[in-house]
Amino acid sequence: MMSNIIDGKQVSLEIRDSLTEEVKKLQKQDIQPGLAVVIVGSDPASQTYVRAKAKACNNIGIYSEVYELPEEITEQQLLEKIDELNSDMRIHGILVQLPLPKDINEQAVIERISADKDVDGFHILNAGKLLVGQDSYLPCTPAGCIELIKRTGETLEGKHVVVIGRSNIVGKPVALLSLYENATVTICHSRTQNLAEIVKQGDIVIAAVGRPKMITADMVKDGAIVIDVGINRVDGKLVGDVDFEQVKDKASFITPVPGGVGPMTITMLLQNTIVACKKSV
Ligand SMILES: Nc1nc(=O)c2c([nH]1)NC[C@@H]1CN(c3ccc(C(=O)N[C@@H](CCC(=O)O)C(=O)O)cc3)C=[N+]21
Repeated sequence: MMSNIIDGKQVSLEIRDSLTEEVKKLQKQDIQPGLAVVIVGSDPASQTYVRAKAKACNNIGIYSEVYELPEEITEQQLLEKIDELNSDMRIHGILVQLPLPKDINEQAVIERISADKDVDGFHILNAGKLLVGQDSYLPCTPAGCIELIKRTGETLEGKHVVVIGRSNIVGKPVALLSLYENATVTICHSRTQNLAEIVKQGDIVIAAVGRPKMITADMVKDGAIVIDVGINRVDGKLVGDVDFEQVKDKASFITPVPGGVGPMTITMLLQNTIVACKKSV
């Protein structure tokens, strides 16, 4: 039997191959896409992600700069760094790694990034464009989820997509993207009553809550597609929001953690950076 496990790493490699070709074409025209990644403080997990992003850039030929700023930096200093990157012609995409230290206003920092360089798709202008259906930078994790669903060969059209989680960076945008694919969408959250019953109606379940293994087999419809956005560290191991071992025998397709949505998030970031570069010329 063919595996029902969606290999996010493999899908990512396939997409990155074609992105590499695109970068080569641009380089032949003397155009070099560039990404700046800014990280504040020295949280080890954040540092790992930032390094993974820089490495992915280098692998496909995108120029990258990483700015590791001290925990004690003021909001003003961070805003000045962003101003500098906004006017840097070599830089087409700017990513400020979240979360930021408590004393820094995250939204103010995101809003300072030029919307044209907002390859995370977190700027209010891009969020607003997404809401009304205008062309915008799509947030990377939601875009990666939709891409993974499409690559199963299944369509979202007419399907009931149940999203668990309502964050601005995953839950809300992935619900909107599903809607634009003509899915029927339900958003569940911490106050949802009868969560298990609602999730069980999902032809497609997208879990983005941040609670290890909270989606169990009894909550999932036979043959559902299950996309696990969770990245929870439990005893030093990465665990999703879905109880993978239980649910994999019920799902028609399921993403593992690690090796599912995570690599796709980075791939979509690379794609957005190339788009940003092309728009700038
Ligand atoms: N401005 C901003 N943009 C982000 O996109 C952003 C952010 N801040 N803050 C943190 C989260 C987290 N995130 C991940 C990206 C890739 C993996 C990934 O590739 N994970 C691997 C495993 C990596 C490991 O082993 O730790 C996988 O799932 O297979 C995970 C998490 C992006 N984030």
